[in-house]
Amino acid sequence: MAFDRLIKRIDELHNPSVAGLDPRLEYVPQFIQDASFVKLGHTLEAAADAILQFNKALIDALYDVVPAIKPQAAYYEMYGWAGVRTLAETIRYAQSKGMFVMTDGKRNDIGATMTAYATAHLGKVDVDGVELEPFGADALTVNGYLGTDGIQPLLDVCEKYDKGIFVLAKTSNPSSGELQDRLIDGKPVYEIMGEMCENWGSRQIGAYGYSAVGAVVGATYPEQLAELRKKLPHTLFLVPGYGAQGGGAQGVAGAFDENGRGAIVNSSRAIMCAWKKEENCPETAFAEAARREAIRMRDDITAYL
Ligand SMILES: O=c1ccn([C@@H]2O[C@H](COP(=O)(O)O)[C@@H](O)[C@H]2O)c(=O)[nH]1
Repeated sequence: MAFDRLIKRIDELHNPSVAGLDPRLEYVPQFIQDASFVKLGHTLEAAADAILQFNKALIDALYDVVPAIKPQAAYYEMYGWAGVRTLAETIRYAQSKGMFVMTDGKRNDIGATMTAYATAHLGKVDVDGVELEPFGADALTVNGYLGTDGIQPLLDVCEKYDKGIFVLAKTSNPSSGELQDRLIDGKPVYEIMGEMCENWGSRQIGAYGYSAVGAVVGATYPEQLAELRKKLPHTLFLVPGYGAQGGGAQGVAGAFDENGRGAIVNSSRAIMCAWKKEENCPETAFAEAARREAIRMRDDITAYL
């Protein structure tokens, strides 16, 4: 089961966190950008090339400390087809270093189209009788608000190819409550979505008791995190919002079960841009700064477990 692999790696590294790779060109040190501009001019291909070099250096600095990366697809799509190629190459590179990769795509649509998304990100596509893997991530974030027929194709792909999904339940952004906190028969919508995750995952439960269907619950809502942890015993949580969005270690502690499992906390900008925040950090030391921030985050979170 895909999340068994993730939990095993979290246990090995004693680190329930994931490094988000959401690169904008301005996060990439100038010396890397310049090398790509010399090679490819001021083009989208050069931007995507610089981002790939940046990502690879970050992965080299993080893979023995952090169990997983979470590339957010939007930051790659922003650079067109070359950016999307960088996404695919980043996924492959991280996996070659033993990292678990969860693509943050937040895909959702009708069942037929979800089959295409599931094939693209987690499955294999048939090209005239030859099965090829387009992106090959280990997990994908999705939006479940279209209901079961939108999620079923993903469940099939998860079962066939040993993958996982994280479904949006209670998102970290300030307006998430406008819809997600509304009550239906006395129950908030995010809790109903959490129960749907439990139900969708019920046929694919792994060795640690967590299913292939996880939920996204924001670090910025500690009460809801703790409440959902108690109510959703088989649902692994992906917890974004730590660091740059103001979530902290004490607030995410409630996301974990009594064995210190059940959640993985994301930080993107705080890790990628650590070199810009550290005093007197030369740009050539960007990867070491990211590693220091990842270790600080690990120690911060595990102190509460
Ligand atoms: O509720 C959500 C769901 C997803 N995200 C994503 O997580 C990262 C957060 O980045 P930071 O730089 O650590 O703030 C980003 O990819 C979001 O798209 C989220 O923040 N909240």
